[in-house]
Amino acid sequence: MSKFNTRYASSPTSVKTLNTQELRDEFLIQNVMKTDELIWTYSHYDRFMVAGVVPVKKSIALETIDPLKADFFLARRELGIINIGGKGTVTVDGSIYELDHKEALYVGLGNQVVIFSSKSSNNPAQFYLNSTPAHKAFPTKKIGSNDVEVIELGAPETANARTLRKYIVNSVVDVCQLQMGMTTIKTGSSWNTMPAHVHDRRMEVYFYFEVPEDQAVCHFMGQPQETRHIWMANGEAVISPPWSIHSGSGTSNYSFIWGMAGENLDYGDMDVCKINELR
Ligand SMILES: O=C[C@H](O)[C@@H](O)CC(=O)C(=O)O
Ligand SMILES: [Zn+2]
Repeated sequence: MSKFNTRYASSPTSVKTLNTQELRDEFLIQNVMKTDELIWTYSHYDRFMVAGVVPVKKSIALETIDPLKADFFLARRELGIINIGGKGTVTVDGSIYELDHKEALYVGLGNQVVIFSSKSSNNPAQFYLNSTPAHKAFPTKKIGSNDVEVIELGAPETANARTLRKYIVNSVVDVCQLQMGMTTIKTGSSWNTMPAHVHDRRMEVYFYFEVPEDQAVCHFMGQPQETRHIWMANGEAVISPPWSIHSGSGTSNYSFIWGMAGENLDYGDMDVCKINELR
């Protein structure tokens, strides 16, 4: 069985009262990418699970964790994988999928043996993993660079010029509820997801990477009229409750992977906040 940490769901009323460290303990996930081991964070928001694995000395198998009370990890779940490192492979019940830098794999419910490996220990794969409960077995599918849906958002004038890449969304691959993609901020811009939004029917997790050494991203959360911030370093993730905005501004440009789960699969189903009404 794999190791795991549990994060409970909390109400906006109680979150208002948290100090800096309490807010971090509740929502921030530090050192997501672990070398040669897989340690899950199990959130009670939509039972979303987050981990990162870097196989260097050995291959790593996907193992169940005790709270699932399941014989194998994907007995009642689906899994999304985005590789942000060197070339790697994911073996799913004997089928080998090669994942290059910034390629993804969707693994459906029911697969029993999933193994993560790197092609080279000098430039290992870095697999970022999100998993959600699933009710139906959809086929496992690789999402290569050419399969991704790319959209350009924002503008330099508003410091939010960015490229958004949809990997695991229902127009690209059949899924039960998981959605994943990657957004890269352009040089000179700093803001992601501005104008900010909420989607009370869906939770979200942001994983910040490609944050240069000695730089940071200030992540904003909370209800639109009651916001808080969390300073984040490279390789850290943050859980966004359904009632919370999730937007960040970096001291340089950066990238992040977003993963969502909840009521529907409509990527554009957001309640956008008026920038000058945020508090
Ligand atoms: O609900 C959608 C998610 O918050 C992200 O896809 C938003 C994002 O990457 C951006 O605007 O920069
Ligand atoms: Zn969102």
